[in-house]
Amino acid sequence: MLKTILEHKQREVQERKSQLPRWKEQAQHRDYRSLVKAMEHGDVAVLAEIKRASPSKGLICHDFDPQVIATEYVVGGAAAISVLTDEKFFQGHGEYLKQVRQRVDIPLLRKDFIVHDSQLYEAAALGADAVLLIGEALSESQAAELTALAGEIGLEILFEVHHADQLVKLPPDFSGLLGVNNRDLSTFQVDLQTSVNIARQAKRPVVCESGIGGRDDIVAMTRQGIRMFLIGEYLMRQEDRSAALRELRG
Ligand SMILES: O=C(O)c1ccccc1NCC(=O)[C@H](O)[C@H](O)COP(=O)(O)O
Repeated sequence: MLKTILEHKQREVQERKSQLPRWKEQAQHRDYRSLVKAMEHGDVAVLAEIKRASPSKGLICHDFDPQVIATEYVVGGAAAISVLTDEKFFQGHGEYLKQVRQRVDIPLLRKDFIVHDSQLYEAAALGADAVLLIGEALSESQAAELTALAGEIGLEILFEVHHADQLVKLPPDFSGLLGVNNRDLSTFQVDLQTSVNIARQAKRPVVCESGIGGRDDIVAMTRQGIRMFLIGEYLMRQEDRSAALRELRG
């Protein structure tokens, strides 16, 4: 699955490259908020995701209004919001990130598949404060170069791994957040224990990503020392997202 998505991203980057000068210009004239600092607060910190659809679940949300969802997340106490901008596989859009930026003040993560410098400028122009980098999608040198450029632009990084052997790709002196994705991208199975195991090996706090299905999962994870979570589908499917988020946070 990841290979297919990444091939598509390479084509998308080429199709959009004429917009780079405009993105660079827009990236300079903004204030950035810190995702890292926002996630440090509270017993449980939730990076709440705006996720319309996914390759594993198809359409998740029929009545989709990113500004309404973002407001519900803020009311529910989200530390920050992740906005999926990929159009083809997640039915996201860069415009959704822009719209959310206009509505809320908390830090925003651009959730996409970053394979090229230009996507960092695009993320900044859209209003992101941070971007996701996926260890499985990048070589060690690409990860280091993209992290360095993101730092120059003012973007923070959520660096995601699926397996402990990808920890070597974490750039030296990395000051962003380490995420562990519990979803196996070939089978789509989720196993929350992945986060616990990798956090132990990394000897640093991690953001537990994917597969959180309710308060019981949060309690089980906090007992194992994990307090930061990226949660999409569960929240997206709730009728009252603010109440669901408050309950998750305990
Ligand atoms: O969600 C998918 O089906 C998926 C498929 C292929 C690559 C990435 C995928 N998800 C991206 C994510 O990391 C999740 O959206 C995020 O961790 C939230 O997960 P969840 O709470 O399970 O919606």
